[in-house]
Amino acid sequence: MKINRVDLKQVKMPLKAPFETSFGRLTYKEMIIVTVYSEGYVGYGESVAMPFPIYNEETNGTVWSMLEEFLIPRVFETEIEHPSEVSDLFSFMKRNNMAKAALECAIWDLYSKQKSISLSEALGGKLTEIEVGVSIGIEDTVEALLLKVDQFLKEGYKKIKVKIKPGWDIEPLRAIRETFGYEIPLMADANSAYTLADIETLKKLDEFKLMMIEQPLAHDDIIDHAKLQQEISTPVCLDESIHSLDDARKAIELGSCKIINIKIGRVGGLSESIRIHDYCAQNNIPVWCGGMLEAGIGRAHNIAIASLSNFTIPGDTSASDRYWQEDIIYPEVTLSKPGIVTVPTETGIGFKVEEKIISKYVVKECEYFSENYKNIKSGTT
Ligand SMILES: O=C(O)CCC(=O)c1ccccc1C(=O)O
Ligand SMILES: [Mg+2]
Repeated sequence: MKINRVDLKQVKMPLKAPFETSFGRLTYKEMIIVTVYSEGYVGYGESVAMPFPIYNEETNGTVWSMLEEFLIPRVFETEIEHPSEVSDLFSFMKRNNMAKAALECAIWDLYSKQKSISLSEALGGKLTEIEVGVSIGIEDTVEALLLKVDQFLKEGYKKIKVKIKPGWDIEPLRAIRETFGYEIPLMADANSAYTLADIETLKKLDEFKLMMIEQPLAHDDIIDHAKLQQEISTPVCLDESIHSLDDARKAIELGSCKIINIKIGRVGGLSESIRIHDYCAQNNIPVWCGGMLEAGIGRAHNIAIASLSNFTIPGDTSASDRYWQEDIIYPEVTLSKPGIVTVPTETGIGFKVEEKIISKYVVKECEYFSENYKNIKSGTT
């Protein structure tokens, strides 16, 4: 396929309720929607970067400029046989994984539509239904947290993840266990808020029998996490530290984690996600699909990747109404049964993109044509 046009739209969507993590509080999410065109087909991707460089180094600004200046031109000048080639096309450019993933995901969607198969099938997905959980931010009070846990348990979510940070850890986790018991599937995500100096607190968390603790230590660390895993019985799960198959291999070899959270954006796309998934499957490391407060397009890609068979732990791919008054896809993502999302069988991402709703939230947009890029290139070389 030859991509001859790419549209970028930055949308700003208000969250239903503020979402607070150890790195800050979000009241809205901004994302860049990437639309690719080839031979009458259209594919969609969504950048998952945060509005500020607080989860990782990327932002909507860096994603936009990477796409415009480097990634879109690279795609325009290449005849692509299969979307698995796109990550190789980008690999000489360092990092900027969320920018790469947004365009790569759009090309996977387009390819699946051309082949008249679902994205899940194109990726080698086997599951027809996926189990999903919910990620609850830091709340103002323990009472407010307990109300949310109660609500989401009633909705049937299969995993409750709570954000923790120093000073908001033992008390909220104890309150949840005392109120809802030890049977509910519970985990904590620290988003890098601790260091090894906090080891006594982290050891105390063992008493809550958590499914795992996600990224307790620095965002770029695998050494201290290995030391920590030696000292605690709660399995460590890595999120921020894993950007590639090689990172996953090193973390597993070192014993830095027993579980990996795969986020398509963080690892640079669907092809790298598959590689990490396969490697983890061979090494008996369960994986699950993380979330970045995606709108519908990013959520659809998450559902498709989570249909691969080693995604054995419920992911953060909750229903649309957990985040948005209205989502940008039709139908919205819903729970088909308590805690279950059905993997679409329609072609591509399997949801219709609601351009009308997108247009309500657009703050910036631009169309790029391969013809013009050719002119620019020949004019400058
Ligand atoms: O519901 C979701 O999309 C997951 C929310 C979440 O935990 C999160 C949201 C934004 C940035 C990082 C994270 C994370 O998993 O660490
Ligand atoms: Mg996380």
